[in-house]
Amino acid sequence: MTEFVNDANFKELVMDTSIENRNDEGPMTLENFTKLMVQFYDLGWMRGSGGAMGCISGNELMISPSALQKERIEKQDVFVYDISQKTEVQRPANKRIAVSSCSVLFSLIMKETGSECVIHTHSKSANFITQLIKGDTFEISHQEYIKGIYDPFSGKALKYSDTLTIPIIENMPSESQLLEPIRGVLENHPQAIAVLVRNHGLFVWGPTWESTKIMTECIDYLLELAIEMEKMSIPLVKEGGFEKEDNLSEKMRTLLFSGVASV
Ligand SMILES: CSCCC(=O)C(=O)COP(=O)(O)O
Ligand SMILES: [Zn+2]
Repeated sequence: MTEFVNDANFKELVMDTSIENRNDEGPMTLENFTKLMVQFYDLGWMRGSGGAMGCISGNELMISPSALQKERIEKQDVFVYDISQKTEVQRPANKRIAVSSCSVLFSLIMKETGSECVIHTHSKSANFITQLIKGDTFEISHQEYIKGIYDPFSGKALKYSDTLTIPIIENMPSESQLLEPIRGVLENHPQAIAVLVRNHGLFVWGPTWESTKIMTECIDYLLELAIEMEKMSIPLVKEGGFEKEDNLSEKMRTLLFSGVASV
């Protein structure tokens, strides 16, 4: 792999300084980054060194290292890049350790969507649902956790009765070969905030690290639920709306992603 600082999408990545007053808990730090990797491992998302995360914090882009046990990485193991200067700020001392093989996917997604965080998981449900659903999209409606999903078109959360659509792409021998299929997803599904990779896992992106983490948790729950529903032949998408409930949740929908410009 060529140096990530020469990656075409990283070279074109610019910070959107127009977005202020995000509904964040705080900027991503190296300490927080490594703590999150432990949490993701404990959730079964990053076993066997699988999974990865990329996150923009201020003018820096942090990316997890490749092939290390993700729950054991320390602050000095995280790759850090300066976005304006296009330079490497920090890397592990051991030169044999490379940046995540997902880094080129993260820079593409960040550049195309304006997202500040991408989380890649290997949860069993993300894998299993793609074997139950043979088509190229996962869809679910009328679920409470759909309200935890950001809609880039409105800049608000989706409604309970909305249909969440997650495109499914085929797995490839290497992560970098997912670049073109993911580019296709971004072009053909501009409203998408996630993609499932068949027999592999899930990528989720969002305006902040907090919203991306929350969405990944909501989606993982919905995938787990959908597996059980599929087994019992319960339809994932229901007809008809719940207008009263949706109106009541309008304030909540705005609050959840307030201050976040649509990407
Ligand atoms: C054993 S995991 C194979 C690679 C993969 O799918 C993954 O998510 C981890 O990639 P990384 O280069 O970040 O370790
Ligand atoms: Zn993977």
